[in-house]
Amino acid sequence: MKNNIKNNIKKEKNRKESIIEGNNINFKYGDTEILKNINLDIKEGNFISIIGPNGSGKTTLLKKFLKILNVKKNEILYLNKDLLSYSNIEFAKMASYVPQFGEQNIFFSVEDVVMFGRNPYLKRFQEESIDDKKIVEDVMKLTGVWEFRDKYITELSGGELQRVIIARVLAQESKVIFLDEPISHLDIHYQIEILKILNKVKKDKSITIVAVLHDLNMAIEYSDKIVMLNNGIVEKYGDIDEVITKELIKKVYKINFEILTHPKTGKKYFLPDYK
Ligand SMILES: Nc1ncnc2c1ncn2[C@@H]1O[C@H](COP(=O)(O)OP(=O)(O)OP(=O)(O)O)[C@@H](O)[C@H]1O
Repeated sequence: MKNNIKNNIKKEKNRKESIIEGNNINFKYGDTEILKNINLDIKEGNFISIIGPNGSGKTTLLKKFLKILNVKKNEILYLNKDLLSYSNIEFAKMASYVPQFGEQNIFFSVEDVVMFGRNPYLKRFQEESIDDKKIVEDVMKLTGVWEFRDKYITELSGGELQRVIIARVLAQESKVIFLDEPISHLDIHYQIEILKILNKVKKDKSITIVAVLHDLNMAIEYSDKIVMLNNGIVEKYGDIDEVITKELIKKVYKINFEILTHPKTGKKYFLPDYK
């Protein structure tokens, strides 16, 4: 009896709220249909990876979620509220974005760029507070960019710039962080480091992470759920075991490969044949 109650409490805690709801998301560039009737329910505090071949619509989907591309009424809801009814400031506290190709603004130092993450919390012309500065310093140390703080961002390598942009979204403290191939410019050390940091903010602060990842092994390691896009439709959305299957990977990526078990983590490990 006691165990039953305990289990029910545990189940209740695990029943997470829906933070993003996509209802029949569609998108066309000209006459070409890019996204076709996409329905997705993303729970708060989950790490969601979006995988799929080049051109399958991953970036387009992120841009819909971020209102960078036109959305229709009630096509996308955040916390049960239509995305279109959020003010810009409210939305900046809800969602932040690390784009595929980081911006380069020659007039700003690294520290300035990370400080931009605090803009939604500042009134017009208001100076940053000690708290804002502390948050910026902490996220810069976390992402390993504190030592570059006085450099201009044009003076950074691609991977260093990527980490600065990630520091900026962490400073923004939004409920959802969208990232488009966030580790593509990073060496293996920082690939793991950045995904570990994202995983930690997910766990500690219940932040929802939605990341486009090409590396299936990284997706397996860090995701709670995976969205597999193929030609503008959701081929599969679910737990790792449901999505990373021989049948689906072969169908979508058209390659030969093995799925092994990682000797240390016990998780699935994806190994292409390279032929
Ligand atoms: N501005 C645009 N105008 C017209 N077509 C576009 C535009 N941007 C993207 N597309 C097309 O939309 C489709 C989906 O592109 P998208 O960038 O969403 O794919 P993706 O899955 O993110 O690809 P990748 O893995 O290569 O980054 C592609 O066929 C692409 O050519």
